[in-house]
Amino acid sequence: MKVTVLGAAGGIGQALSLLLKTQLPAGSELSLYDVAPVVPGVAVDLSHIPTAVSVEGYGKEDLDTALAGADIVVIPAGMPRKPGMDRADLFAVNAGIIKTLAEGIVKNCPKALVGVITNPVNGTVPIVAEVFKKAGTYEANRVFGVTTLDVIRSEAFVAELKGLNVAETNVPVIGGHSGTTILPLLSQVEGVEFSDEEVAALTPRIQNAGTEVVNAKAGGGSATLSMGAAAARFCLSLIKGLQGEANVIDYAYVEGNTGDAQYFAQPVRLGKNGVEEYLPYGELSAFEQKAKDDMLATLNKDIQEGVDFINQ
Ligand SMILES: NC(=O)c1ccc[n+]([C@@H]2O[C@H](COP(=O)([O-])OP(=O)(O)OC[C@H]3O[C@@H](n4cnc5c(N)ncnc54)[C@H](O)[C@@H]3O)[C@@H](O)[C@H]2O)c1
Ligand SMILES: O=C(O)C[C@H](O)C(=O)O
Repeated sequence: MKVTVLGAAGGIGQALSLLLKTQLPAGSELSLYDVAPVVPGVAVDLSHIPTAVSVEGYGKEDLDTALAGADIVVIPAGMPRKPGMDRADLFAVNAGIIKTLAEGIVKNCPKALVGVITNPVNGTVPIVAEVFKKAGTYEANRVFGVTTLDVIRSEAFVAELKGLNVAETNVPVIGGHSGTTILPLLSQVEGVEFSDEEVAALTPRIQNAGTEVVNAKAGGGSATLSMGAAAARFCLSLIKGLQGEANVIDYAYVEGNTGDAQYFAQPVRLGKNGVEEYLPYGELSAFEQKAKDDMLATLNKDIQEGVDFINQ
């Protein structure tokens, strides 16, 4: 199993790479790429951790080697938010970065499963898909926007509020990855009831959790450690699927089949080819139905911006 991290020297990249070095199956290859000159040092640092996972670091000119033969590519490359910015404000800088990296994937590992972390996810995933479509290599089942951070935050906040065992708390989160497009389905959390007031308070808390971190870091970036944990969890789900494990189900932002928007986070069953089955997200409460209807215009606009970036 070869896993390539693009943007591996950044805040997320380093946290994710550390977790992958310690958690990937024995015999895996971890390939770290970044334009920052520190990346070979990050690889040397990680290589001193005694696990059966080999690590190589690749700098700016070595994208092809970093990607060659990768089974999974995870992309946290690009600029994070500062206080006062929306994720959409990152599009101008990050769209070009994602396009270049997607072109590298087309050239070197067109069959890889690709997990996009770079914001704005609502628009960067369509960019990757459009680059692949243009090259004739697109398979919707292999391209994912990583929305696992919304899921783990929801698990943490719900378990804290309700005094649940967090390891057994599951919260579906659908839609996109910014503001109101993030839609936690609190009505579907098993074994617990929420009052209308709790739903009205917890839903925006989950939707604004990224901003909570951005403001707390006060100009020092956005979530990196929780995102590293989320990305590692998603990556390990992809690997379980690739290895043929049954019933690997996760939520991700995909070009799926909900009919809500072209790209939409929904539950998927993972397997040897990425998504094996697109699963329904089930029944929504009246609150969730309205929240979904209200956010679709924003999500569709974000998606169109990504599509247009490649086609206009
Ligand atoms: N999907 C999510 O839930 C989620 C969560 C947190 C952050 N993010 C996003 O992830 C991205 C990275 O955040 P971060 O905190 O790690 O930022 P960071 O600035 O710490 O790291 C970004 C890294 O990307 C590298 N980079 C820039 N251009 C590159 C290129 N062309 N090729 C390879 N590497 C390149 C930089 O050198 C840097 O090391 C941001 O866009 C952020 O908004 C997404
Ligand atoms: O909020 C951000 O800008 C980063 C990320 O999307 C998050 O949800 O933490």
